[in-house]
Amino acid sequence: MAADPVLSLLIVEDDADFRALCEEFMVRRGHRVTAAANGGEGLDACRRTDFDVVLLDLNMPGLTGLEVLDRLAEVQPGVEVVVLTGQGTIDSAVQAMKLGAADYLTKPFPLPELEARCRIAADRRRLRRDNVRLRTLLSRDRAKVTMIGASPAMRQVTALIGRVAPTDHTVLISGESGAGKEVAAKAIHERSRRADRPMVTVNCAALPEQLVESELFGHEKGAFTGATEEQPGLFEVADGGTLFIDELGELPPALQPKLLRVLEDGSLRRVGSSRERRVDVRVVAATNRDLAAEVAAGQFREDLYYRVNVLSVDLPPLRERGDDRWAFVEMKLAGKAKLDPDAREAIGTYPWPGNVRQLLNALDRALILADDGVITPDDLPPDVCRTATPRDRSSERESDPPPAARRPPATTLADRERESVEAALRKTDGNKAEAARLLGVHRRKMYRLIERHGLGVKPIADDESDADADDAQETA
Ligand SMILES: Nc1ncnc2c1ncn2[C@@H]1O[C@H](COP(=O)(O)OP(=O)(O)OP(=O)(O)O)[C@@H](O)[C@H]1O
Repeated sequence: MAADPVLSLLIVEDDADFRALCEEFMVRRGHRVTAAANGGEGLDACRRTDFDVVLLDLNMPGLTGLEVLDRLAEVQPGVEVVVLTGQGTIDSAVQAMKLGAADYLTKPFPLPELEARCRIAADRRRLRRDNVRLRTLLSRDRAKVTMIGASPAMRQVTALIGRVAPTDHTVLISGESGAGKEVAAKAIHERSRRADRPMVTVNCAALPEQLVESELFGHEKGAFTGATEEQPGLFEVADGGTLFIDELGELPPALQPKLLRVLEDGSLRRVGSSRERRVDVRVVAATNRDLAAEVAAGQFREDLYYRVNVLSVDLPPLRERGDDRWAFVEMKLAGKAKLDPDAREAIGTYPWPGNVRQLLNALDRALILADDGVITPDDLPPDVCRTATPRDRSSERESDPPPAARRPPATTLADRERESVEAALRKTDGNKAEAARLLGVHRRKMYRLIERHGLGVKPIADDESDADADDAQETA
């Protein structure tokens, strides 16, 4: 079984002997303890550190326990407080509970009892936090989605979504990164009979491999080191609704049979449990890999592929969607700024390997940089204007076509994927973290893409230097 969690505790108690006794006991039990001799010190500690539980003596000179409790609501909202009272001060204990204290103990009390009460209070805090997390997770996907795009290619996609949505079958959405697979999944969910239930999203590439199983299927308390509490998986959270599994191609092979099973009969077992549970979940999955090719190469289970790919929606890359890019431009600029002719040409010529996401990011940046509401090529990311030819240098266009224009168009999904990765690396001078951001993929996924397409071998130190570069940029 896993060990009980270590608590971060603050003891605010003016009686030095009693304070030392509590501190020593809790430290011996493995908790992190801060001790404060009065209310002022206690509040200061709360400004510096996030505690699970505050043990608060009510009768102290200076600031009383009740006053401290009152101010704690502002200094560290949500912290749990266990009040310690002497005999005959029960009334103030009751008052403390009204002010939000979680519990109270009357001195003298056995120290193990104090620890038990702290654990209960900390659990309550964790449950409250989980609840907020789950609500956020669910509400995040409640906003209605509008699929922009009236090109023939997108009209076909929208019509197909309209047909597959009400069926309750599993759908596989394929397309390049940033092409709008998640938007399409939301559109399917919203047009399904499950629309008033949650759509929950999980991205297989963004999770460390060892976490994917417990995130999807949940775990029991003690199932592995660190599993201090039972946790339902996202299949259970999505019960009655839709589970969007992004980057399905990244699902570790060991988990593929388990996913197949839940798709076949809705049954699953949490990690560490022998109990079978049933869920009613519609799965919409997405991939920017050619899963059929992965099946042929023995890297993805054939039975799972056929089970997931009952219905498929293929999202074309933005560069194959005619004038759709202008609809995104219009939506983004919405009267806030205009494009000058050269910027318009740059946006029109650039192949947008990172698709809609990359275009929207470029426009966000341009909106910040533009002077007087006019976007010039200088306000666009350098790689975007590099492929465009300013109108006053049009003679150079024939003699020196941009590299993207010289290459024949990619034909398969794998080709397109490789091209996108190459283009992103070129643009970022080989900075993998930057390239990952440009394409809107997780850094871990970027390394796999680089490896898959033989675009370079990642030395271990690279990871750190990229991460450092990342951090440096973020703090700058
Ligand atoms: N047709 C569309 N209409 C409106 N917004 C879109 C459309 N397509 C994409 N977007 C926007 O572009 C961005 C990227 O879309 P999304 O996350 O759906 O792409 P994706 O294909 O799932 O990417 P990834 O493969 O990296 O997960 C989002 O901000 C999304 O709102």
